Amino acid sequence: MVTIFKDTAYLSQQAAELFVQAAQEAVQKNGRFTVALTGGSSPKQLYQLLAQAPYKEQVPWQQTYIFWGDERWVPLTDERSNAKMAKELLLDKVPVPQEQIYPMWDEMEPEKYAQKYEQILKDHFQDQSPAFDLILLGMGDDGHTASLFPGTEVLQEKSSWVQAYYLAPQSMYRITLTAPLINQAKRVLFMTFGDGKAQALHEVLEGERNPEQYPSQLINPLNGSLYWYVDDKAASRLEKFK
Ligand SMILES: O=C(O)[C@H](O)[C@@H](O)[C@H](O)[C@H](O)COP(=O)(O)O
Repeated sequence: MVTIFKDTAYLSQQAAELFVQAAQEAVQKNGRFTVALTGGSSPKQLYQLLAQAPYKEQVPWQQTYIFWGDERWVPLTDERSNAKMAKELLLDKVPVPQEQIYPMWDEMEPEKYAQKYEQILKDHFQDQSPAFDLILLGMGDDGHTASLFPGTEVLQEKSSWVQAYYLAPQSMYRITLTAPLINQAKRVLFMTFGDGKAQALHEVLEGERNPEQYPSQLINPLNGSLYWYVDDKAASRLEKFK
């Protein structure tokens, strides 16, 4: 489902509503809410809203488990850390138990930590299918999402849940949930704004299938719902959705 918003403040409010709804439903059904956060700039307003009334009081934080969709492999104190951003804007301001927060970083080899993170997820989901209640995602100007970048091997991954790899153009390691895991989610919400995203959004949603070049095309929940919340600038090249 694609929803086009005129302003990003309203878009972020609607995203906060969806977050609350997903959290309340999950806790009602299963006693807990499992969410993966995203990095980048797009979720910042959402995180700020969730840390304030009325949303703050509406989210069952005590039953919430926080994971990430991806991370730049930098210490948690580094300005580039997705976890640092989420902590400062949201997690430090809400009563989510510290032991229910799983940043994607540790002082070990990234590939080893990817295996460890996968084990943490296996322990969390136990014998149930690894269905996140909600995964938040952004999309880059090149059509990447999470750390699923164009032309990388991780795009071919069929079985593992978490992968880490060296992203040469950025001279850094990245760690990411894989597309097969993301696609088990009950809800996936992309938030995408700005002119810079217009061409990629058109290709991802309306172009020929080419996930090697536009990895966001890989995201298609098997039994869940896919929401694209975009602003009118990002939507400016869409043809079918207007
Ligand atoms: O760690 C990251 O960089 C991200 O998780 C990445 O996938 C991001 O979501 C997109 O690059 C969009 O970024 P913006 O929201 O800043 O446009």
